Amino acid sequence: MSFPTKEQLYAQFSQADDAVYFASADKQHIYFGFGVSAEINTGDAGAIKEWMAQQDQPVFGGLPFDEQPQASPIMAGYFFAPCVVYEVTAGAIFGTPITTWPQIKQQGQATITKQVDDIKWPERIKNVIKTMQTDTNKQKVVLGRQRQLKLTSTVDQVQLLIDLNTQQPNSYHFVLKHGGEIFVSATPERLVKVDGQAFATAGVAGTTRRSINADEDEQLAMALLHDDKNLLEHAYVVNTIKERLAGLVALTVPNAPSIMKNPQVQHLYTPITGHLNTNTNILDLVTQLHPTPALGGKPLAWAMATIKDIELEPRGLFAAPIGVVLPNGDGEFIVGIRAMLIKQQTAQLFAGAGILADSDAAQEFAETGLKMTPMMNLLKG
Ligand SMILES: C=C(O[C@H]1C=CC=C(C(=O)O)[C@@H]1O)C(=O)O
Repeated sequence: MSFPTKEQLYAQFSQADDAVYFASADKQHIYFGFGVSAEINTGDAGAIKEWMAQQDQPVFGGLPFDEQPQASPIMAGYFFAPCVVYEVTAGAIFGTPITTWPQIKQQGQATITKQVDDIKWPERIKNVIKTMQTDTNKQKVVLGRQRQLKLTSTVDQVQLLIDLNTQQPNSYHFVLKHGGEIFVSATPERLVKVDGQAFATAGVAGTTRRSINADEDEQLAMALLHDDKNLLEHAYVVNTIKERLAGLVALTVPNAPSIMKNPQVQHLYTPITGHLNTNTNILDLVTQLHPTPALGGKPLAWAMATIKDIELEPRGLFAAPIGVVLPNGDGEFIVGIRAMLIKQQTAQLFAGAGILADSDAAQEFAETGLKMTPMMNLLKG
C-alpha cells in the first residue's frame, strides 16, 4: 500500500466529517487522522487519562481552558482516536488505511463581509490595570478578546491547509474538525513534550512587532530583550514552570530568554528541557502546567476569576492544551493560541496579551490585533 500524497490528504481532510491535522513546529511530526474509532466529550482530565489508557491508536484533542460551560462540542473538551492516522514524516499508518481517495474540489476563497470586535476591551483592561497598580499582589493576568467574522461562503479547507503551511511555516499547526466545527491554531507555544523520559516545555511571553526592515527588526528584538515590563512578564512564566515541576523533572533552563520570530510578532522565548524523574503520565504534566502565566496569570486564582469576569465569552480551546498522545504514552501538547473557530459561514478569532501594572491598554489592544493577523490572513487567502 503506497503512502498518500499531500493532495490526497488535504482532499480527504476537506471532505471528512471528522479529521485532525497536527504538525510540530519543526515539522518533524506531521499527522493526519480521519474518522472516529473512539471519542470522549469532556473537560475532565482524569476521565480523559483513563480513556486514553484504553486506546491503541494515537489520540488527538484538547481540554478546555477552564471549567466554564461551553455550547460547542469541540470547545467543551474533546478527544478522539481516528479510524486511521497517517504520520507523514515517518511514512507510518495506524489503523485501517483509506483505499479510495477523493479528488480536490475547487471551492474558491470566502471573503469577509462583517467584522465585529470587542471595542470596549481597552476600557475594561484599564480598570484591571488600575486594580493592579493599587494592589501589588496582583502581578499578571493574560486577558483575551474575540473577533466575530461573517464570510460569503464556507472556508476552502484545502486552501486553508496550504496557506497555513506557507504563511506560518515555523509554528505548530493544529486543525480539528468535528461536529460541524473547525478549530484552527498556528501557535508558537509548546506546553509539554514527552519522548520516553525526555521532557520539554517552553516559556513564551513578552511580545513586540516585526518590521520588514531587517535593521529595525533587530532593534525591536534588542529592545524587547531589555524591556523591563516584558522581561518581568516572561520571568513569571519561567519561574512558575520551575516551581510547578519541582520534584517531577530535573530541568535545564537557560539563564536569559532569547528571541522567537514569527511572521507578525517576535517573543521572548526560553526553551526548557529535562528528564522525568518518575514515569509521569503526560496528562498529569499538562494539568500541572496549565495554565502557565503565559495564558493565565499570577496569582492564579485571581487571574482565572479576572479572565472569567473581563472576557465576554468562555475561551474553550483558546489558550488551552491541545495535542496528540501516542499509545506508548509519548506525545506533545501545545497551547491553542493564534486560533479561530470556524462554523459554517462564521469565524471566531481569539487573541490575548499579558497585562501588568505598567501595561498600556491601547498598546495591548494593538498587540492582540497583531496576534489575530495569522488567522485573518488564512481567511483572506
Ligand atoms: C495569549 C496569547 O499570547 C501569549 C503567548 C505569547 C506571548 C504573550 C504576550 O506577550 O502577551 C501571551 O502571553 C495570544 O497570542 O493570544
